[in-house]
Amino acid sequence: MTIRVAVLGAAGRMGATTCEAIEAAPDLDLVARLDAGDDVAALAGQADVAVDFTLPDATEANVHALLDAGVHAVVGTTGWDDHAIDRVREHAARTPGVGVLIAPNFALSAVLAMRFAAVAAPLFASVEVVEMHHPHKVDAPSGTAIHTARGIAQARADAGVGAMKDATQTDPRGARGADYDGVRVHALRLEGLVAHEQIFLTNPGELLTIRTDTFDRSSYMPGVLLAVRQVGSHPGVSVGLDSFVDL
Ligand SMILES: NC(=O)C1=CN([C@@H]2O[C@H](COP(=O)(O)OP(=O)(O)OC[C@H]3O[C@@H](n4cnc5c(N)ncnc54)[C@H](O)[C@@H]3O)[C@@H](O)[C@H]2O)C=CC1
Ligand SMILES: O=C(O)C1=N[C@H](C(=O)O)C[C@H](O)C1
Repeated sequence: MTIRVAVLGAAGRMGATTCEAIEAAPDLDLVARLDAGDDVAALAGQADVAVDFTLPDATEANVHALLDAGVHAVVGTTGWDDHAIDRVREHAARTPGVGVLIAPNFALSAVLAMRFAAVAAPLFASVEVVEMHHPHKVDAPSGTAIHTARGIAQARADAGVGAMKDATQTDPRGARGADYDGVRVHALRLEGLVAHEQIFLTNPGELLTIRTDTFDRSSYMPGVLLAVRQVGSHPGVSVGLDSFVDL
């Protein structure tokens, strides 16, 4: 059966690439390209699934409107905090049968880098995350870096590993980066880059580096299409593409 798909943020970098990928997929039908100012409620009965690649300050309202419209949501937009996800969970509980996936990264290399980092993190004394993106990105650090850091922190907590050593006493300008559950995250913005992340894990005398590089937005499309095809089978709110993929 053909899945009817709408794209929100269709005029943007990710939205335009997503529209092309959906148009090329024989089992998907691109029924709407929405951008800022367009009416999400009008998708009720017109689309089965909507993909949101918009802006951090727009995405939550879009997801609430999609839930009200009974349209499954695949959300790639970053900038989500725990409170916003909780509000969506509460709303989704009142709209049974509708699925929402919020995934900070759809690229297989990034999903695996996050998983590998979580596996390795309890075995190393120090772990830090550096993300590098194009300078047109509006949120920092990246959603992927936050998800990576939280996965690392959770894995270390589950393994009973204590806090990392850091003797820093003065850092008036924030040179040590942002602290996510005890894991430091650093953000670089450089013209010419697309999306890159490096996780440094060290013990005395050794360094493990886990790195993912996105050179082209087509790298996200297999994950986006997988999510579009599966989100209807996952009612409620899921976070991270790994919740749909058996790794
Ligand atoms: N999950 C993933 O794998 C990836 C996520 N992203 C995230 O996707 C988001 C979009 O990134 P880009 O495409 O590079 O940004 P962009 O700035 O090129 O595109 C955003 C588009 O959303 C539109 N927009 C703004 N408000 C809207 C609204 N209320 N409803 C509908 N459209 C609206 C804008 O007019 C623009 O066309 C960012 O949060 C970025 O971090 C980016 C790459 C991969
Ligand atoms: O804005 C981007 O470009 C990207 N955003 C996502 C993020 O914040 O993690 C995914 C990827 O890093 C590209």
